[in-house]
Amino acid sequence: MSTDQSAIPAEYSIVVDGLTKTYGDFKALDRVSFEVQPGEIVGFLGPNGAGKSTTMKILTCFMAATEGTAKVAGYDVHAESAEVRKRVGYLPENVPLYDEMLVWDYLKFIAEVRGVAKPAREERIEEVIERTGLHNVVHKEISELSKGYRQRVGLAQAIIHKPEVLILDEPTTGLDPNQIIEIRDVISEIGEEKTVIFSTHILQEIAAVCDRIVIINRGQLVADGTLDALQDAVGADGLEDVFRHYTAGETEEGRSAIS
Ligand SMILES: Nc1ncnc2c1ncn2[C@@H]1O[C@H](COP(=O)(O)OP(=O)(O)OP(=O)(O)O)[C@@H](O)[C@H]1O
Repeated sequence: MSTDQSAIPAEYSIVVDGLTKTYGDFKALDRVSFEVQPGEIVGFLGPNGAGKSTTMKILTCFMAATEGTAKVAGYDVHAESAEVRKRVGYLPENVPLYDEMLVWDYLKFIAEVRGVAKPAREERIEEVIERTGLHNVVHKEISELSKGYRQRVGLAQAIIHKPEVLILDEPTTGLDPNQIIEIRDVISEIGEEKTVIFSTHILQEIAAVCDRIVIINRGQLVADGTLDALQDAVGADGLEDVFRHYTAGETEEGRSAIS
């Protein structure tokens, strides 16, 4: 695991305890609890509207929980959000990129905002460009990039400050099969030294990349374990079978308000 930041050594990189989030009278998350160990790559699965993005937004301090607590890298997301933000990298579902900026200028800007100090800043930008395969487009405007390269820029901004924990919300959505494999490889490589939690609807991706799977359904955690353990637990054959077992019949429209 990376020790770039002066983090308090934590047994777990992520501890989520009884997390609940309501939007008006709608319960999007209902007492969700799980832990992630340092260096683990965890796949976060669930049908549309299950509560994956909501969980990720809380873990990255973009949104407050209604009840429950979450700690990232040993710090509370509510009480110690500045410490959490230093140690977490986040690729949101829709990456907010500045279209008119050149890739290099954008990464320089993010590095400054993230406190990557000179003289190491340029070297760090080069490292991130190398790692995310952006060298061919560094002098292009972001508006000119394909979806796959935009995702790479999104990943680059998420790792530029050497976070201990990386949270990626559907990093491969909308990519072609080649791009999916390339981004997956980048995630695997990054995961060798970071804790990663990422959501996806592409089940093969989970099997290829993740150490562990967390499944969320209607705002509740319904499964947590390795693929083998989850298959054995329900007598399923493959992750698709596991997923259907825990989430079959769910639609976002079927969700009810708090009773
Ligand atoms: N700002 C909001 N106001 C009201 N309801 C919301 C808001 N954000 C999310 N929701 C609802 O909360 C539920 C969980 O949404 P969330 O985006 O966390 O799901 P998800 O698992 O990430 O779904 P997807 O796979 O479609 O991205 C959904 O029913 C969604 O409509």
